[in-house]
Amino acid sequence: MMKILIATKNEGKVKEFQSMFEDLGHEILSLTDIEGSPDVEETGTTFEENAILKAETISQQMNIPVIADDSGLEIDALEGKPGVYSARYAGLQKSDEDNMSKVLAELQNVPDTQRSARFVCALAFAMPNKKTIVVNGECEGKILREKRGSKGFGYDPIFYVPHLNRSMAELAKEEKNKISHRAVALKKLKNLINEEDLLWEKP
Ligand SMILES: O=P(O)(O)OP(=O)(O)OP(=O)(O)OC[C@H]1O[C@@H](n2cnc3c(O)ncnc32)[C@H](O)[C@@H]1O
Ligand SMILES: [Mg+2]
Repeated sequence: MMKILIATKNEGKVKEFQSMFEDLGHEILSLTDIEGSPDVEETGTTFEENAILKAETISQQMNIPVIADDSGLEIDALEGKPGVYSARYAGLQKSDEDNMSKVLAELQNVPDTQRSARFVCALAFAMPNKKTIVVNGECEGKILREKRGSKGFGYDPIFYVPHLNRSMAELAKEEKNKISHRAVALKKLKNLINEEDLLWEKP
C-alpha cells in the first residue's frame, strides 16, 4: 500500500478520492491531515493552471508526489460562469449555499431548454523531478430550479443528471463516482500512470 497526497482542503473531494482509490488499496492523505499546510492561492485563469499550481507547489514543498484537483461548474446561459471562480462565486467568505442561491437567482428567467451546464475537473499529478501530468474530465447536465438531495457537496443539489433523472446530490456516492467529472479525469490519470509505469512513491 502506498500513501498518496491529494492537495486539497475540500472534504467532499477527499471523500470521493478515498472512495475512488479504494480498489487500489492506497491510503489517501489530504492537506487536512497535515498541520500548518499552506493555502495555495489560485491565481490561474484556467482549471489546468490552478491544478498544476496546487500540485507542483505542494510537491516541491514536501518532496513527494501529489495530485491536485481544480474543478467547477460551467453554465452556458452565464457564458461559462462561475467556471474557475466557482468556489468564490458569491464572494470569498461565502458558502456553497450562497453560491447556489446566486446561480439560481441569475437563472430565474432562463427557460428549461437553456439551462445546460457541465461540471469540469482538471487533475494535475506532480512528482519530484518529473514532468507534471494533467488530465481533464467533464460531466454534462442542467441547472434545476431548486435544490434537490443532500449527498455530495458544492453545487451538487442544483445539478441535474438527465440520463439518471436525478440531481447529483440524489445519487449514491458509488453512482456519482462512476459518472462525475472527477471520476472521468481520475480514470484517465490511472490509465496514464499504468501506461507510463509511473510508480507511486511513499510520502
Ligand atoms: O482548492 P481546494 O482546496 O481543492 O478546494 P476548493 O473547494 O477550493 O476547490 P476548487 O478551487 O477546485 O473549487 C471547486 C468549486 O467547484 C465546486 N465543485 C467541484 N467539484 C464539485 C462536485 O463534484 N460537485 C459539486 N460541486 C463541485 C466546489 O464546491 C467549489 O465551489
Ligand atoms: Mg480552491
